[in-house]
Amino acid sequence: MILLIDSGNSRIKIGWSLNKNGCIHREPHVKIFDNLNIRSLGQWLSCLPKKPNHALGVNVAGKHRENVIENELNNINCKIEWIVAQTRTSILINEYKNPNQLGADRWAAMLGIVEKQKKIHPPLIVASFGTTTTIDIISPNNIFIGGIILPGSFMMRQSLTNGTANLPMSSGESIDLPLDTINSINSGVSSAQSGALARQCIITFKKYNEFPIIYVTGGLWLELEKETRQLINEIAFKSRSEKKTEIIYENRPVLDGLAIISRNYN
Ligand SMILES: Nc1ncnc2c1ncn2[C@@H]1O[C@H](COP(=O)(O)OP(=O)(O)O)[C@@H](O)[C@H]1O
Ligand SMILES: CC(C)(COP(=O)(O)O)[C@@H](O)C(=O)NCCC(=O)O
Repeated sequence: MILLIDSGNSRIKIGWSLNKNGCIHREPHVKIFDNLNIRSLGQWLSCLPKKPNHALGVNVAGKHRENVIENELNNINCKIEWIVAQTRTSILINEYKNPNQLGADRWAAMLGIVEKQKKIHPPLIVASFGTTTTIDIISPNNIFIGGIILPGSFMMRQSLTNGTANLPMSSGESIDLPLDTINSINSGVSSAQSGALARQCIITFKKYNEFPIIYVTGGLWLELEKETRQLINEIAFKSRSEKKTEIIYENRPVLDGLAIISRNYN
C-alpha cells in the first residue's frame, strides 16, 4: 500500500493506492484532516490495519507542515517522498518559466486529468477552488501553457471583513442585482471566481478555436457551481461553440496524479 498525500493550505487529503494483480490503482476512499487538527493524523496512521510501505505527497503548505507529516509517518516507519513539478513526463509538458516553481498540487492535478483523456481531446482547463483558486490550461497536445492564481472565495470574504470597518463575514450564493450588503458581497465574490474561469475559457477558445472541457475541483466548488455553470454556458453560446460545454467535477485529481506517479514505485 502506498499512501498518497495532498497537503493543501487548508486541509490534508490522504488516499492510497494498491497493487491488485500487478496493476496499481487508487482506492476511492479519502481521509481529510483540517489544518487545525493535524495531530489527529498520527492517531489515524497508528490505527491503520495495514501499514503503508511508503508515501508520496505534494505539500504547498510550507516546511513546518512537511516536517509534521514526516514525523507522524516516521512513527510508523513509513518514508515519504515529496513530489515537485517536473519539466515533462510521458503524458504532460510543463511550460512554466521555472517548472519547479509551479505548485506541486497543480502539477499532480493536471497529470490526473490528462491521464483520463482519449488520445485526441479538446483543450482542457483544470480549475481548483480551494484556499486559493487556480485555473490552468492544457493544450490538445498535452502541454500546460499557463495558469492563473487568485484568492479563494473564503479568502476573498475574509479580506473584505478584515480590511474594512463595515463589511461582515458572509456566506451564500450570488444574485443578479443585490440590494443589501450580504448579497452584494456574496455576488461580488462569486462573480470574481466565475469571471476568472470565464476569462480563461475565452482565452482558450480564441487560441484553439475550440471550447475547452473544464474540470473543476476543490472544497469551495459547490458554493460557486450554479453561478459558474450559468456564466460558462452563456459564453459558450456567445462563442457559438458547436459542442455542449462540459464542466466536470473531479473529486480528487491531485491524488489521481499521485497514484499515476506511484506506479513507478512498485
Ligand atoms: N467540509 C469542509 N471542511 C473543511 N473545509 C471546507 C469544507 N467544505 C468547504 N470547505 C472550504 O474548502 C476550502 C478548502 O478546500 P480544499 O480544496 O481542501 O483546499 P486546499 O487544497 O487549499 O487545502 C476551505 O476554504 C474551506 O472553507
Ligand atoms: C497556488 C497554490 C498556493 C495553491 O494552493 P491551494 O489553494 O491548493 O492550497 C499552490 O499551488 C502554490 O503554492 N503554488 C506555488 C506557486 C505557483 O504555482 O506558481
